[in-house]
Amino acid sequence: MPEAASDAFEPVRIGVVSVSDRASSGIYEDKGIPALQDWLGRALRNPITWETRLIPDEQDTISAALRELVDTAGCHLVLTTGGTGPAPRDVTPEATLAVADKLMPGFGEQMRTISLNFVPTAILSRQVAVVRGQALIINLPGQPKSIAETLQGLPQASPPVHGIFAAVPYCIDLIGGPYLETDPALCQAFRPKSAQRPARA
Ligand SMILES: Nc1ncnc2c1ncn2[C@@H]1O[C@H](COP(=O)(O)OP(=O)(O)OP(=O)(O)O)[C@@H](O)[C@H]1O
Ligand SMILES: Nc1nc2c(c(=O)[nH]1)N[C@H]1C(S)=C(S)[C@@H](COP(=O)(O)O)O[C@H]1N2
Repeated sequence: MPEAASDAFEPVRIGVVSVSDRASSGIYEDKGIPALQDWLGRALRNPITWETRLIPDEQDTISAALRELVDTAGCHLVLTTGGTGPAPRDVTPEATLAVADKLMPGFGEQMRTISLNFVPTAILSRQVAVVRGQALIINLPGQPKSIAETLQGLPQASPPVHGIFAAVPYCIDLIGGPYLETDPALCQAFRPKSAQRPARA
């Protein structure tokens, strides 16, 4: 009988960052952080420690939050929401690129393609993803509904629209983070056979 420890899902620390002038100043209630926690909490089977940040659309503030979440708090995954459009104060992509060790352009390309199934304005999002140290940082648009749309896609549609989250667990394996396991009802994570651990009940 295997030891309990080897059976346990590995814990993961996740940063969720809502970038919004209006939500951070109390003009409206922030729905970005709850939407991120709701989707990730349902999609991941690992125990999650959350690091939440609600901040205005200021480039230096966003970059500082991302550095702190990765370098000090030890997050292996950081998702931002908001500030990805073309308006003068939309600077989340610039703030994210400023802390990058590596660019991961496939995520932005795929998210815009997925979002075109939902809104014709999908191409207005300049969202990017990067690796910093042992963390993957991904930008999502500010509309709270865009979080599930891009992470999950429309797997039941014909033909299915695959969300980007399927590629996240293997990316985190490759950068030295914990082995993330998903609920296949929301997201079927893809790993090459050589990287898969035995399936759980
Ligand atoms: N954090 C949030 N919580 C709740 N709703 C949001 C949030 N961010 C955006 N929205 C909704 O999405 C719409 C479009 O977002 P928009 O691009 O205008 O905001 P943003 O640039 O992300 O945030 P802000 O303008 O407050 O800095 C908003 O009008 C609002 O209804
Ligand atoms: N999946 C999805 N992507 C989306 C949207 C959306 O509602 N759903 N909104 C679009 C719109 S209207 C804009 S302006 C851009 C940028 O939004 P942001 O500035 O709030 O990040 O994201 C786009 N991408």
